[in-house]
Amino acid sequence: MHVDIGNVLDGTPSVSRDSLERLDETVAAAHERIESGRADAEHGYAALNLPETADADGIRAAVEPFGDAEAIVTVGIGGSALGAATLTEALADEDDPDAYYLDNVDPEHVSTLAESLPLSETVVNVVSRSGTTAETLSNFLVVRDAMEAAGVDWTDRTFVTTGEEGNLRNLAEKHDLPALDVPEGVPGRFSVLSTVGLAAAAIQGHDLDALLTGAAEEADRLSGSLFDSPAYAYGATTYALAQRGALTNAMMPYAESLEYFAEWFAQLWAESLGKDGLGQTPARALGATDQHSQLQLYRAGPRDKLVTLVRPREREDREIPETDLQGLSYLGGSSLGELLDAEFEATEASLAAAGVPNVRIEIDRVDERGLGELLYGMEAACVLYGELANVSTFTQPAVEWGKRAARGLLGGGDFEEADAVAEKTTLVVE
Ligand SMILES: O=P(O)(O)OC[C@H]1O[C@H](O)[C@H](O)[C@@H](O)[C@@H]1O
Repeated sequence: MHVDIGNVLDGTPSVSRDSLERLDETVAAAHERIESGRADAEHGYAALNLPETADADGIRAAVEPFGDAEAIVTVGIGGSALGAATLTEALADEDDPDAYYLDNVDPEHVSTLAESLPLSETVVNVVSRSGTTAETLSNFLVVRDAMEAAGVDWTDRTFVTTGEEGNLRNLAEKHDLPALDVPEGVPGRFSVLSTVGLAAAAIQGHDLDALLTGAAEEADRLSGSLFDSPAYAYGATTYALAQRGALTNAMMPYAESLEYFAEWFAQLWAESLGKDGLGQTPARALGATDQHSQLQLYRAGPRDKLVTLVRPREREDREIPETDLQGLSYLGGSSLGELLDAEFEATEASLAAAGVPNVRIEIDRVDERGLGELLYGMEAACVLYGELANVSTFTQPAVEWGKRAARGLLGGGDFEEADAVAEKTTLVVE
């Protein structure tokens, strides 16, 4: 992963080279804390060990019985869906089984999917670290019911990925379902390089070893200086910019295949860093499409943003046909890839010219190795940012509050958070 932070040195807000050098002493201390967390496999820090600890052979063996599937449905939410979705969306080619994600309980969407799937050729991967998440378990019950109604033995078509205990673990034991373990100490949003993210990619036949190699290479680049580590350069720069008022981070990959990556990044950044009145709001964008929609605001709106531009250095290309249409002949003979690169560089320059800080992140290609580098790099950047901001990176108490309130409303227990719903202030205008 290549990170260019040159366009944060000037602008509003900005971070000077001197400030970064001063911050580097804190980065060194934070790096030591991260390394000791990794050495002791502490909760959260253990995720940064996944390039060494993930068991690619075990994952391949567990999904081997499903190698002939026409479709994979991952039933999960948040970190139990976004990592897998990022990988399968980025790596899919046309011969792969189709990958679907049930990460919402919108009844219309769930029904449409359940009715359109070739259920007897579908493998269902139910993923929940806690094994208790209401949305995931409800969606699973609906899919199971659809399979039963279609005369499909759901126990032959289902495997689970979960923690040591919980409803899902009990279900797997009761029905003797194949089960993959969510590793200890790895929060959902940091689990893409574990069983949680890798199983769907394995069913699609992607190269798990190359993914983990890319991640291991990025791990090897972590060091006590932000100037030697691309991941830390990103984490330290985004932290310093947030301190200076860049409270929004627009993640803008220039590749359709990385659209889900921006979704995954949004959870990582928001849930990990949004605490104690601090944090940086992730905005999801896609280049070049959002140049024609959001860029106006990024360039000319409030000076509270940074833009992260991501692209592969190489990609499959397609020529733009020659044309004699008036005014368009300059396009003919060049390619869509050249156009996209020109758009990337023009946007970067346009932001810089307006004094909007932006960071360039490049990987060599959108392949397993490049994704391993990018995903691991963003995770390490996030952990470093959390250390610098002194927040509890690996918890999400605000999310848990809402989960308890919803559960209380549905009669799933006596949760005082549910009382707040009845206390809502109303001011209706009709
Ligand atoms: O894997 P699960 O236990 O089902 O959790 C799924 C998701 O639930 C919550 O919303 C958490 O905030 C997320 O971090 C987590 O990824």
